[in-house]
Amino acid sequence: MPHGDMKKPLLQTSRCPEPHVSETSGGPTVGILGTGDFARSLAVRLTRTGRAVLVGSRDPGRCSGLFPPAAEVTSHEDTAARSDLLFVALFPEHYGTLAGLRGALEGKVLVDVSNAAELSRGGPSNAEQLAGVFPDSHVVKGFNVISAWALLAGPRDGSRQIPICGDSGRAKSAVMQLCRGMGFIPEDAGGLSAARDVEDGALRLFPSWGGPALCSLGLFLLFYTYNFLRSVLLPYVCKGENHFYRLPVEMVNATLPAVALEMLALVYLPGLLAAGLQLRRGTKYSRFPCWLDRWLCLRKQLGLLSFLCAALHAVYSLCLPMRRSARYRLLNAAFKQVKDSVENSWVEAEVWRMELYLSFGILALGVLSLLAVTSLPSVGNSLNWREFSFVQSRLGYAALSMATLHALTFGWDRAFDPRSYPFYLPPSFMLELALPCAVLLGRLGLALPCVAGRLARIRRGLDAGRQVRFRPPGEAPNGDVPEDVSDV
Ligand SMILES: NC(=O)C1=CN([C@@H]2O[C@H](COP(=O)(O)OP(=O)(O)OC[C@H]3O[C@@H](n4cnc5c(N)ncnc54)[C@H](OP(=O)(O)O)[C@@H]3O)[C@@H](O)[C@H]2O)C=CC1
Ligand SMILES: [Fe+3]
Repeated sequence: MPHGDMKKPLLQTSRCPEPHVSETSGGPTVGILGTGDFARSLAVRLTRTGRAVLVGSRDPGRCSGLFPPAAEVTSHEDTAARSDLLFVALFPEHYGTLAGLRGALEGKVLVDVSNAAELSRGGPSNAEQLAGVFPDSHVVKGFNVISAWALLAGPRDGSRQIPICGDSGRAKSAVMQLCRGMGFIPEDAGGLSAARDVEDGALRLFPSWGGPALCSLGLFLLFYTYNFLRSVLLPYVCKGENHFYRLPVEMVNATLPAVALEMLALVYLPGLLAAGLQLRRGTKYSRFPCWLDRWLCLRKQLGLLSFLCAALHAVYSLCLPMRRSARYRLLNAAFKQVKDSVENSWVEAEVWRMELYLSFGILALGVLSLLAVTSLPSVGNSLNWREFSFVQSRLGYAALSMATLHALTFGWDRAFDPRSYPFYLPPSFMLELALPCAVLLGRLGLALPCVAGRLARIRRGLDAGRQVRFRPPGEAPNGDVPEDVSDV
C-alpha cells in the first residue's frame, strides 16, 4: 500500500476519531521523532523485527550513519507525513518545536516515551502536554519504564512488562501489538489520565523493595544494638573490659545470621497465617486482609534479602581467622595450654558441635542459593507449576530447617549455662530462634492429617461455605496462593 493511502484516517466521525492503523502484513509504518539514545535503540529493536522505520531529525544528514540501514533518516515533516504511528523521542521541553506538524499528524498515533525529571510535580503529565500540542492526534503513553540500553538488549527473560495508557482503544491496541512484536509484555494501564502514574512509576527506586529492605535494616539494627549492649557496652561499663574491636567484624557477623533467619521465617509466616485464616473461615473465597495480601506479594524480596545476609555471613565467617585479634587469641590460648601443661585440649562434644554447626550452615546456604536462582524469571519460567512449587515450598522449608538447626547447634547446651546470661541478658541466638521455631511448628501443625485434609478440601473449593464471587479475569482466588510457596 502506498504511504499516501495510509496517512488519512478512514473514520472521521468526530474531531479526533479513532485512528485507522494499517494492519497489513508489515503493520503500521512506524516513525520516530528524535535521534537520541532512545530513538536509536528503538530503531534497532524495530528493524530487528523486520519493520521499516522512518526517523525524523532536524538535521538528517548529521545522524543517518548512527541508525541501522533499514531505518530511513529524514526530516520531521517527511516522517510525520509517511508514518501511521510515531514515537516522540524528544524531551518534553521540545514538544513545542513540533507544533508545525499538527496537520500532518492529525488522526495518527503518537507514543509519548518521556520520563519526568522529578516525582510529584504539579500540572499535567508529559503525555497530556503532548496531547495539548496535538489535539487531533491519539496520544498513548508507554515505553518510558525501559532504558535505552534495555530496549536495545531486548527482553532477555521474556517477561519485561511495559505499562501503556491512552484514551483511544484502537491506538492503544496498535501500540500494544507493536510492543508484543518487540518481545515485551504490554500492560493496559488505563486512560491517558493514568500517564502521571506511569511516568512516576519509572522514577521510583525499587518500589517493591522498600518494605523488605526497611524490615531487614530494622532487624539488623535491633540485633546489632542488642549484641553491642550485651557483649561490648555493659562489659565496658560494669567491668572495664574493652571489646570495642569486635564492632566491625564480630558484631556484624553475629547479627547477619540473625537477620537472615528472621527474614527467612518472615517468608513462610504469611503463608501459615493465610492457611490459618482459610481454616477459620472454612473457605478460600473471601479476601485476605490487605496487609496479608501485600506481605504475600513481598516474599520473593524477603527471601532474596535473607539470602544476601546469609551469603555475607558466610564470607565474614571465612574471614574470621584472618584477623589479628583471632591470631593473638589463638597464640594466647596455646601459651596458656603449655603453661598449664595440658597436652591435649580436644573436647569431643565441642568437636561434634562445630562439625554439625558448619555442615548445617553450608547446607542452608546451598539450598537458599538454589531458591534464589529459581526466583530468576528465566529459570522460574523453565519450571512447570509442580516443579516450581516443589522448589519454593519443600526446599524453602528445608532451608529454614537447616538454618534453624545451624543456630541450634551454635547454641548447643549454652542455653542452660548460667554464664551465658551476663547482665541477665540471654544470648542473641535464643532470641533469633523464637520466630523460625514457631513457623516450623506451625507448618508441622498444618501437616497433621486432619488439618491437611481439611485445608486441601477448602483449597479445592469443596468447602461448605463456598460463596461464588465475581473475579476479574486474571485475578487468582486467594486459595491459589499456596500457603507455603515462598516464591523466594
Ligand atoms: N535514554 C533513555 O534511556 C530513556 C529515554 N526516555 C525518554 O526518551 C526521550 C529522549 O531521550 P534520549 O534519547 O535519551 O534524549 P537525547 O538527548 O539523546 O535525544 C533527544 C533528541 O531530541 C532532539 N532534540 C534535541 N534538542 C532539540 C530541540 N531543541 N528541539 C527539537 N528537538 C531536539 C535531538 O534530535 P535531532 O537533533 O536529530 O533533532 C536529540 O537527538 C526523553 O523524553 C526521555 O525521557 C525514556 C526512557 C529511557
Ligand atoms: Fe552461622
